[in-house]
Amino acid sequence: MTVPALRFQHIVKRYADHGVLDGVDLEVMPGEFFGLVGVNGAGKTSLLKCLFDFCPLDGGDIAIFGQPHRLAAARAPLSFLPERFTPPYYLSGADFLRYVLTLQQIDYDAEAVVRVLRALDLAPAALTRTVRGYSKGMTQKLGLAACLLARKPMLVLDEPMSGLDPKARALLKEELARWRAAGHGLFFTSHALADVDEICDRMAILHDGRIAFAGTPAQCREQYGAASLEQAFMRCIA
Ligand SMILES: Nc1ncnc2c1ncn2[C@@H]1O[C@H](COP(=O)(O)OP(=O)(O)OP(=O)(O)O)[C@@H](O)[C@H]1O
Repeated sequence: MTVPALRFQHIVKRYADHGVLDGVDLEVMPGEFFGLVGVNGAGKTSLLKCLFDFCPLDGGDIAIFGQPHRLAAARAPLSFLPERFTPPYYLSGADFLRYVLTLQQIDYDAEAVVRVLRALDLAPAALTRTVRGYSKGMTQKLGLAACLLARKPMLVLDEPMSGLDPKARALLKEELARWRAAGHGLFFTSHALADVDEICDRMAILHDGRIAFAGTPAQCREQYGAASLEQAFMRCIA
């Protein structure tokens, strides 16, 4: 039996007396493209923070490729880009990439860096500029480049399309298609249901602290008798 890449079992998360996650069960398989959707404040980012052990669980267990998530080694197969990515402003783009790759014991391959930047529509000339001069979209592209260059088995991205212009979004989807073809997986949060429909093998709707739906986008439309994923989502959370 294949061991899930990510396995969330009965996850409970509270901030003080404010309950956010109330028994989340979810499995993501290796090589799968999986989208997590939910309204603002549903707890998507909280679930990712729990996955990376940035905050403690109030209940439940998380396993990464079968290992307890609290072990640093268990998290090694994952590359994570947070929703609000803020690299150290005084580093150049190249220094930042060198820094994160060195932390992961990966050599800085100048050709691979330029290829990934071009694939994301970030001019290689940006590598010599300090990050403080980057626009929001450029910063997002730098973070995505760092994740892609690490070539980990699974990317975990919190709203990866945010801040990207339509061209960069289209290019990122093309790059993700190559990522999938190479056998790597993706777990991401998004409010762009069209993107979820287009690129996901499976998706889940997080609502009222639990998974209200998990399955393929087509199953979601079918289950809620909806013509579009947006309509299915609205019916699911009604
Ligand atoms: N550190 C924190 N302390 C207190 N409350 C928090 C904290 N982080 C998140 N919350 C609360 O937990 C709830 C879920 O937030 P979270 O960011 O996980 O939702 P989300 O689904 O990612 O939302 P969005 O789609 O708007 O990004 C919100 O009510 C938020 O205010």
